[in-house]
Amino acid sequence: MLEARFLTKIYGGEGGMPSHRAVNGFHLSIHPGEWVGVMGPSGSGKTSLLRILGTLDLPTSGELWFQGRELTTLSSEERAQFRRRHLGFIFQDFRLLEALTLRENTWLPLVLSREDPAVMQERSDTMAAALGLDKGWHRYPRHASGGEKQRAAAIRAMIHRPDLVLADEPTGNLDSKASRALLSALETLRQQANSAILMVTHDPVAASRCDRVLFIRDGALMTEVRHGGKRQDFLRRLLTVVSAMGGEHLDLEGMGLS
Ligand SMILES: Nc1ncnc2c1ncn2[C@@H]1O[C@H](COP(=O)(O)OP(=O)(O)OP(=O)(O)O)[C@@H](O)[C@H]1O
Repeated sequence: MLEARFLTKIYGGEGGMPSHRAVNGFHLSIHPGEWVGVMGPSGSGKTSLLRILGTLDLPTSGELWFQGRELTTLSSEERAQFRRRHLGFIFQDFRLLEALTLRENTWLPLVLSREDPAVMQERSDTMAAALGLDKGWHRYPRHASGGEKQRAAAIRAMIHRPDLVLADEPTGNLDSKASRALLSALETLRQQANSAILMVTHDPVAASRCDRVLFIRDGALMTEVRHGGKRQDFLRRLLTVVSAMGGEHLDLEGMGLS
């Protein structure tokens, strides 16, 4: 469904300024209904890669194919239209509209596609209940907690049942119960709509929900770990790679693994 070939992103370099190669010859194929994780140290290029795959930024070089179309050659208006129709985004900083309540924010993709308001409200309220968002649902973003805003942003990314959800640290502001609920909502989406998910995360437990996890370093693929087997074994293999990469302190006891 989505195929990236030789993607490279170089920042800077203009007017004698130093340049930085944030994405370095990246290849990737994502199939419908597939859940792919992306892990790697801070500054390894995960967000840069996600933004290019989501057509929010253009690569310096390389190709990006989606259902037979090469996206880097589209005009910015065509790319915006493509994103509205096919993609859902969960950004680290939420990007909610301050003039709308959390509930109204989640309707935006369906408003843009002129969906029946009753369908829109029913769908968003059902998702909010599943994510435990009943309390903050009618608040404006400035009065909502980080966790409430993150859940609203996640509902907005899923409500139109996109072909691909691009999620940058979707559980970053959530406690473990809310994280599990959000990951389950993503799982439900892919079962109901065969949506693919690309999820950047620092959390190995969240990553263990994926079919496979790509580890990147210096903008390039270092290794890939596939699920295939018990989730607990997958989590152990992920933890091995995370610690080999010099990853963050891991609370193995808290994960029930020591
Ligand atoms: N717009 C930009 N202009 C210049 N440099 C940038 C820009 N965006 C990112 N970078 C640099 O590119 C590198 C990769 O950044 P990126 O945000 O993609 O990494 P990351 O793996 O997502 O990091 P983190 O886990 O901390 O979010 C970093 O060195 C960063 O400083």
